[in-house]
Amino acid sequence: MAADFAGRRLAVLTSGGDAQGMNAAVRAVVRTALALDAEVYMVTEGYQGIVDGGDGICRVGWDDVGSILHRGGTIIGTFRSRDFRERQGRRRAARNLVEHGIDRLIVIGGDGSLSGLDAFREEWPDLLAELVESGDLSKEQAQEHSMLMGAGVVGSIDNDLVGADTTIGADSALHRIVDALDDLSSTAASHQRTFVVEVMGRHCGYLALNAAVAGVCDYVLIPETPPGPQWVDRMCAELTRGRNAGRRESIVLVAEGVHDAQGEPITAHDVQGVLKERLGEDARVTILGHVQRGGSPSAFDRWMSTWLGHEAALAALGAEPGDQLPVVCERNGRVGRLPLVDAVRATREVPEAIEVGDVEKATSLRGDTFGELRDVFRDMSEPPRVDVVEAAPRIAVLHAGGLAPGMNAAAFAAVRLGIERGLDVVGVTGGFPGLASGALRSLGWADVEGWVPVGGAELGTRRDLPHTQDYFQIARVLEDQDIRGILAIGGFNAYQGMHHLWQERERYPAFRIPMVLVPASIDNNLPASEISIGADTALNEIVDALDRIKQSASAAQRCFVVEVMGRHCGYLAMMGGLAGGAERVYLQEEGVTLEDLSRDVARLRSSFADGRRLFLAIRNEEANRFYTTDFISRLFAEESRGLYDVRQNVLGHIQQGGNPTPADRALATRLVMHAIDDLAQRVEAGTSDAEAVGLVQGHVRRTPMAHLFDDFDLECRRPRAQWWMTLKPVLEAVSNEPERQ
Ligand SMILES: Nc1ncnc2c1ncn2[C@@H]1O[C@H](COP(=O)(O)OP(=O)(O)OP(=O)(O)O)[C@@H](O)[C@H]1O
Ligand SMILES: O=P(O)(O)OC[C@H]1O[C@](O)(CO)[C@@H](O)[C@@H]1O
Repeated sequence: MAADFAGRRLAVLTSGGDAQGMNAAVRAVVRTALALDAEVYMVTEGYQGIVDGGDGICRVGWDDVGSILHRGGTIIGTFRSRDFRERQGRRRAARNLVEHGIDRLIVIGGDGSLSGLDAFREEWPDLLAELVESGDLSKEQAQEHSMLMGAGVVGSIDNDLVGADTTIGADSALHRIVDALDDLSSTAASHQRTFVVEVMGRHCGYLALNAAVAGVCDYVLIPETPPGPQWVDRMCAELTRGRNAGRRESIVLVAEGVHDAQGEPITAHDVQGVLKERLGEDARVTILGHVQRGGSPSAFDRWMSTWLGHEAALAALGAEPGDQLPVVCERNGRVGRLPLVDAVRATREVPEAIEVGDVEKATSLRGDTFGELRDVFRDMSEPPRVDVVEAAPRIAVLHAGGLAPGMNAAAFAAVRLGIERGLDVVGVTGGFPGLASGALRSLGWADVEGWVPVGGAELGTRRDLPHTQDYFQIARVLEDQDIRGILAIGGFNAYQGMHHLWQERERYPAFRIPMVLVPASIDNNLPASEISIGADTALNEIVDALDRIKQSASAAQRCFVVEVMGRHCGYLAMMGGLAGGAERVYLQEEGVTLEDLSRDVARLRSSFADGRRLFLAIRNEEANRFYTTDFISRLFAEESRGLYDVRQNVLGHIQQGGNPTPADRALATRLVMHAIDDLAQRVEAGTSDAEAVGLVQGHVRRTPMAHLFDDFDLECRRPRAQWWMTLKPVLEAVSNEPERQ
């Protein structure tokens, strides 16, 4: 990185409730700023650190933020500072910062902390004038630091900042909640019991709603839609119908901030009382509490927070006096900047709207996907009021390609939503060969019970493509079984196989039916979608493995070369590298040359000679045909000359295994909902359009089958442009210590 900001001083602090991923953001702020030649200070205990000054503000170097990516909480401490709420406290804070020559501040915290930053910036010139008047600062000091600049980064598990799609910690909190729900489900089912589970979120139902979908709960109570006078009747009726439809357990999820339409709080114990009184159920209550904020951050909270921290450092260092403060946040799948004041103001409007019963405003401020998720939860959790009618049009669901965790969640959503939309959903066992041999079975609402949390694919998946000799057989099956549409959920082979069938529709009238593709592949290499189901789970598996591998080296000076999957697509390597704290990533997209490897050897030797203890290199499995993981490891070992030793790890199929993460369950549900809607409409209209449904910049996009491979490199089996390649400078900034470059 170009060293543009020599002499600029930047401080970073964390404030409000801690959130998993704050450390990744702090690390990225510090390292990016150092790479840009700035001086960096960390403030301990939130705003209190700048109010108190002294050791609370200390200059930091590269190694001070080493080995913290995997740690929960925030290593610099957080605090809800009363002193800073007072003008007096803010004046002391201004004096302490100016005494250190600091006029750039990055605050990582919730909306309260960001409001504090805004108030501080607004008052800064007046505070400095008062300090000059009282003799605490000289005129020159005040003139030199006449304005406060900086940036906010939203760190809060609640995911409540209006305008941001996610906030630091929300994904990890969902991991905690959904793990707990999965565990509770098994004990609840054994006893045929109901659990009432309370989750955090203050005024925001994001955690509750997402967990209800991913954890397949039966009923959810969230602040944005205060339950009306009939909520008790409705809830009891839904639970009873669920049991009658075959469920062995019920889970009611209660967001901690929920109030009824009269403004009375509803607690988990209130729900328990209602269930006892109305249904005679001896329900159990679990209040998850601070467990949700604890523990190691998820893969997403590591790579996204790294990106956010990097961008915040660029924003704060690049700011000019008088610039508006930005809040750096994830929006539409990218990191961007919003005016901090507007975002905080809009966030404040949500509880106000809830208080006056304006459900529409509260929901719409949360963004489109929030309302969509609320509706999809209702459609999937409510048992059908009528069983599948005899004449319901049939659609087939099949998987093809490599296994991707989340395939089951997608098939579950297809069945539940298909039934709700009046379709008869049949599952194809064993991909295209299964389709050719007529291995089809009708799936009812209860047949898919228990599928969502489970890795693997209940329907089975195969890589075999349909060939010319299979077309006739497949056409016969489709006609005999009266299949009116196909939903294929899978990887590249699913896409290619369905494309073959679609191309044959002139010759085979049975193929003139609507077809929809949904991306599911850990490689994340598919056309028409920036992200595919399974990739997030695979990344979490990789990051877990990297944590263990790194831990195993605590006493040694060691270089690890770790190989990850992905074929010719470097997504897992790049994101695994960012989330796992790798120093070097080898990608097929960039190629690997002998010169690269020589440079790496030199870097290894000089950094270990300087005291480095660990060097992590991640190699995509197809990065180079000749420079294999084994070759690179041997080369590094041979050239180490006693400075370090080298170990290699090929992570292999653990990356495909594992139960799907909340993000993969949510993605599967969202994409399948759109796919099923399209199929239902086309079946009803008698049209036969074929398409792929995907996520592009945070929005659901449809790509007609005719254009499926337009921007796709068929030889390397990956999109020609891959958005995540823009993260390479971020990786370099946080992994390449300036002096050791
Ligand atoms: N209006 C304000 N003026 C000055 N400082 C503020 C203001 N609001 C909040 N702060 C400071 O930010 C700290 C954290 O705020 P708050 O307790 O609201 O948490 P938060 O940042 O919203 O995080 P979380 O979402 O985790 O609760 C406060 O203790 C206080 O020091
Ligand atoms: O840790 P504390 O101060 O009890 O705060 C709990 C609150 O903080 C959060 O975890 C984050 O804002 C909320 O979900 C919860 O209401």
